[in-house]
Order: sequence, then structure tokens, then C-alpha cells
Amino acid sequence: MPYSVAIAGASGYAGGEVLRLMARHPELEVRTVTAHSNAGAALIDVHPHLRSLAHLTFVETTPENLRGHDIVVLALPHGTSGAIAAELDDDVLVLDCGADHRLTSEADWARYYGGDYHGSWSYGLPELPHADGSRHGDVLTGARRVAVPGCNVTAVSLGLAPGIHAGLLRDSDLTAALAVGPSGAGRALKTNLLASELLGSAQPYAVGGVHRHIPEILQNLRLAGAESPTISFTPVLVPMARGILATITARVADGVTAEQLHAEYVARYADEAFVHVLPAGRYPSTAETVGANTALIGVGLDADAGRAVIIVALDNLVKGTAGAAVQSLNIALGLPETLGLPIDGVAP
Ligand SMILES: NC(=O)C1=CN([C@@H]2O[C@H](COP(=O)(O)OP(=O)(O)OC[C@H]3O[C@@H](n4cnc5c(N)ncnc54)[C@H](OP(=O)(O)O)[C@@H]3O)[C@@H](O)[C@H]2O)C=CC1
Ligand SMILES: CC(=O)N[C@@H](CCC(=O)OP(=O)(O)O)C(=O)O
Repeated sequence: MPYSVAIAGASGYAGGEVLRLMARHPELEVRTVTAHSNAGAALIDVHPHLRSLAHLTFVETTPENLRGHDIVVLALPHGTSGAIAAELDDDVLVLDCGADHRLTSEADWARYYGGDYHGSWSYGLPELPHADGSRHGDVLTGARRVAVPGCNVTAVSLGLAPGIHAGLLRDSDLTAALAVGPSGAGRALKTNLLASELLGSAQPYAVGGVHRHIPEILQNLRLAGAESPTISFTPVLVPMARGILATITARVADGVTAEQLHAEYVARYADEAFVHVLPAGRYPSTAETVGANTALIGVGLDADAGRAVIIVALDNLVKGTAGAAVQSLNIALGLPETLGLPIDGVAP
């Protein structure tokens, strides 16, 4: 018997991608999809690319509609999942793609989000190294509440954590500049971001240390062993439907060589199915990750500047959200971690 699944916010981009992955997952059966303005619509009218799920219709997002399933995925706007999650039974596996349960600090929540704080859940970034050498995925085994990371956070955390963990990178004075596709902002963005404004332009946003992913990145880097990390984080919206290309720099510790740095990243992720370090001198592009649950990492050293340059590419809707949710639920349920998850992307 497959596990039964309900997805809240299934009419959105994140929910739609969870649906796409789950449609091919051998142990899962999506029984209920909920929406807000799209409640009552046929799934196929909202997600015409999901032909195998054409039998489903969106219902209202209520605790009653979500109850009675083994797994509930919440893909709702920030601030709306906390109250709904509190209505679900403790033995149901609940995964929140939004931010409501990511931050362990209530002060950070108040500063960057505001509104009611609902506490933190097990965090869904399995490949993150912990300071004690363990793999973060261990905390997900048997979990019944999982907070799926922010997509930008996943890119930056995977790019910095190994070097910081190994003591090769200084943890202050970090920088991350990200080229990001507009699907990261959800479907709602289209009403105020017309193609005429997006195409042919690159637009910075949340400039000056105000992006809400900053505390989440720092939280992850502390788990990896950073003592007092600081990061300058700047996202730039670019005209590509999906994808994140994070260009990260960090001061290297005295005497660290390019070979040593690269070898550390290769060793750290050698056993990971979804995080791949490219050969020395090679750097990824977003197109190599579209549709796949992979993060690709290029590691280099700018010797004159004394800084590591680490470039991470991933698909914000797969490894950045839906893939991370499925990977985490596989671990939580004791299934093979890679089950139902694509490693290959689509091209061109
Ligand atoms: N897009 C991405 O790359 C990523 C998204 N996430 C997170 O996933 C969550 C969903 O994002 P995304 O799919 O992009 O957003 P979308 O705007 O595409 O989808 C939002 C979903 O929530 C529903 N919804 C809207 N308002 C309400 C409300 N007031 N109450 C209940 N449901 C509502 C919408 O229903 P309807 O369409 O019927 O109005 C829709 O199903 C967010 O928390 C987001 O931050 C996380 C990582 C990456
Ligand atoms: C283009 C764009 O706006 N991208 C979003 C990414 C959102 C994301 O990663 O998810 P959460 O909002 O759940 O954290 C942003 O930078 O805020």
C-alpha cells in the first residue's frame, strides 16, 4: 500500500513541482490537492503539464481536507502554514515548504518575518555537515515534522558549509551574489512582474542585508561549525524560468591551496547522490540542473584576493524545494533517500 498524500497549496509553483515528483514516486499516492483562489478547479487546468494527475480537483485548504493522510505537504505562503500544521495529528508526516518552521531563533523570526512564531522543525537539508562530523540527514530519520529549506539558502549553505567545517574558510566576511529565476517568487509574482519588465533585464532585490534567507543561512553555517558568521547576500532576478546560480566568496585560512580546498569539497560530497563537485577549473551553469534534484558545485581560489570562489547551481523548484521535500520524506519514512528523485535534468 502506498503512503497517502495531501498537498496544500498544490496550485502554486512549489506544490506543482511536489506533484510532478510524487506522480513518479513508487511509494506515494497523492489523494488530495488543496488551493485558495483555485479551489474547485480541475488540476489539469492549472497544471496542464501534469497529465497523469488529471483526475484530481482542488479543494479548499482546511485541516479537515488535509486530515486522514499519511503525509501532508504544505506549500503555502509564509505565515499561513503554522496554524494549519497545528491542527494535524502528531503521527502524520508534515513537510512545510514555507519558512514558518525553519528558524530556531524567535528573535530572527520577528526581525525577518514577523507575526506568530510557531517554533522550529527538523530541517530538510540532508547533506549539511555538522560540526561534530555527522550528516544533517540523521536528524530526519523518523521525523514527523520537516521544515524544507529556502532555495537560496540551500545553494549558499551547500557551498560554504564544507569549507567552514574543515577550517579552510574564515566564517566572517562571506559574500554571496545570486542570479535567480522568477519562479522562486511563486505564481503570484506574475501580476506585478510583466514579461516586458523581466525580459532583457537583471534586477537586484532585497539589497543591503535585509533578505529573510540571511538568518537561515547563518543558522546552517553555525551547525557546520561557524562561530560568528557574517554574510553579505544579494539576489538578482534574471530572465530564466527556473534556477539559482550562487557566486560565493570567502577568505581562506592562511596557507590554504586551491588543490586542498577542491579536494575537501570532493571528499565531503563524494558519497552524496545529489550534490556533485565538478572537476577543478570547472564551474556549473543553471541549465545543467533544470528538472533535477542536484546541486552542482565548482570550487576555486582567487589567490591574489585570498578568497575562495565557490559557484553553486541548482533548480530552485527541485533541489531548492520539492526535491528536498521528497528527499526528506524518504529519509523520515526509512525509504531509500533517492527514491523517485531525478538526478538527470532536461536539456537544452
Ligand atoms: N517557488 C520556489 O522556488 C520556492 C518556494 N518556497 C515556498 O513554498 C511556498 C509556496 O510558494 P510558491 O509555490 O512559489 O507560491 P505560489 O504563489 O506559486 O503558490 C501559493 C499557493 O498557496 C495558495 N495560497 C495563496 N494564498 C493563500 C492563503 N491566504 N491561504 C491558503 N493558501 C493560499 C495558492 O492557492 P491559489 O493558487 O489557489 O490562490 C497556491 O496554491 C512558499 O512558502 C514559498 O516561500 C520555498 C522554496 C522555493
Ligand atoms: C525570485 C524570488 O523572489 N525568490 C525568492 C525565493 C523564495 C524561496 O526560496 O523560498 P522561501 O520564500 O520559502 O524562503 C526570494 O528570494 O525570496
